[in-house]
Amino acid sequence: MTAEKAKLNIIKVGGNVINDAETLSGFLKDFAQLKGAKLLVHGGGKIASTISQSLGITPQMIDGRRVTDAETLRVITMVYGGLINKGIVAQLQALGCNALGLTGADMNIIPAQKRKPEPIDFGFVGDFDPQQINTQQLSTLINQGITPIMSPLTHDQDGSMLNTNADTIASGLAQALSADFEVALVYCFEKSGVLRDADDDHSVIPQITPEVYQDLKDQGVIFAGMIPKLDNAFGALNSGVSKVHITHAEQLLSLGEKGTVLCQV
Ligand SMILES: Nc1ncnc2c1ncn2[C@@H]1O[C@H](COP(=O)(O)OP(=O)(O)O)[C@@H](O)[C@H]1O
Ligand SMILES: CC(=O)N[C@@H](CCC(=O)OP(=O)(O)O)C(=O)O
Repeated sequence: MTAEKAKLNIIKVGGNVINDAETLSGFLKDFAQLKGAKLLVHGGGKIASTISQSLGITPQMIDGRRVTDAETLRVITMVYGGLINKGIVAQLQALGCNALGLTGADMNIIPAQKRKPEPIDFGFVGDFDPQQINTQQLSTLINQGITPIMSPLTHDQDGSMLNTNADTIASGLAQALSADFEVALVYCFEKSGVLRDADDDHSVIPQITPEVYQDLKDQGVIFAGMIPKLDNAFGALNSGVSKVHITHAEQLLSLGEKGTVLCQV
C-alpha cells in the first residue's frame, strides 16, 4: 500500500493585487492563516513597468507580453527578485509565517532556456520543462515548515537570469511538486473568478471543463491574460495536480464556495 501524500497549496498572486499595498497586505494576512504546507508564487508585471518608466526605460510590449532586453532584465531582477519578493517575505515574517524568498536560480530549482528569437524576439525570457524542475530540496524545506515565496525568474544555467511568466512558474511547480505532495493550485487575481462578463464580478462561472473553455474562447468571453492563465491551469490539471481554482485574492479562505474550479471533463 502506498502512503498518502501530504497536502500542499500552491498559490499564485498577480500583478494587480501586488500593485495595491492595502490589497496585498490583506491577501498576505489570509495567506499567512492558510493551514498546512504552502508555497506562494508572485507576479508583479505592473510594478516592473512603473519602475522601468521611473528609470527612463520605456516598457516594450508585443501582443501584451514584455520584451526583456538587457536593461529590462536588470530592472526585473531587482523588482521581482528583490523589491517585491523581499517585501512579501518581510510582511509574512511579521505575520508569523516562516517565508523564504527564492528565484528559480536558487538551488537550481528552475533551469530554463532563453527563448529563440524567432518568430518574435522577446529577449531574456526563459522557457522550462516542468520535468526538469529540481524539487528535492524544495520539498525538504516545505516539509520542515518553511513557506517558499517564488519570484517569476529562472536562469539559463550559463550565468544569466531570465524573465519567466509567473502563471507558468506556478503551473510548472505544481506539476513537479505533485510527485511529492497532493497539490491544489490557486490562481488569485483582482476578479471573482472566470467571469461570463469580464466587467461583472457577479457573473462567476463556477466550473470550467476543456470543452466549455474552448466555447468561451470562441465566443470571446475569455480573452487576453485569462487565456494563458487557463492554458497553464489546465496544463497543471492534466499533469498530476489534484485541484485548480481561479479566484479573487480576497476569497483565498473561502475557496469551497467561491471562484472558478477547473474540471477535466
Ligand atoms: N472571462 C474572464 N473573466 C475574468 N477575467 C478575464 C476574462 N477574460 C479576460 N480576462 C482578463 O484577464 C485578466 C487576468 O489575467 P492577467 O492580467 O494575466 O492576470 P494576472 O496579472 O493576475 O496574472 C483580468 O484582469 C481580465 O481583464
Ligand atoms: C515572461 C513574462 O511574461 N514575464 C512576466 C513576469 C511577471 C508576471 O508574470 O507578473 P503577473 O503575474 O503580474 O502578470 C512580466 O515580466 O510581465
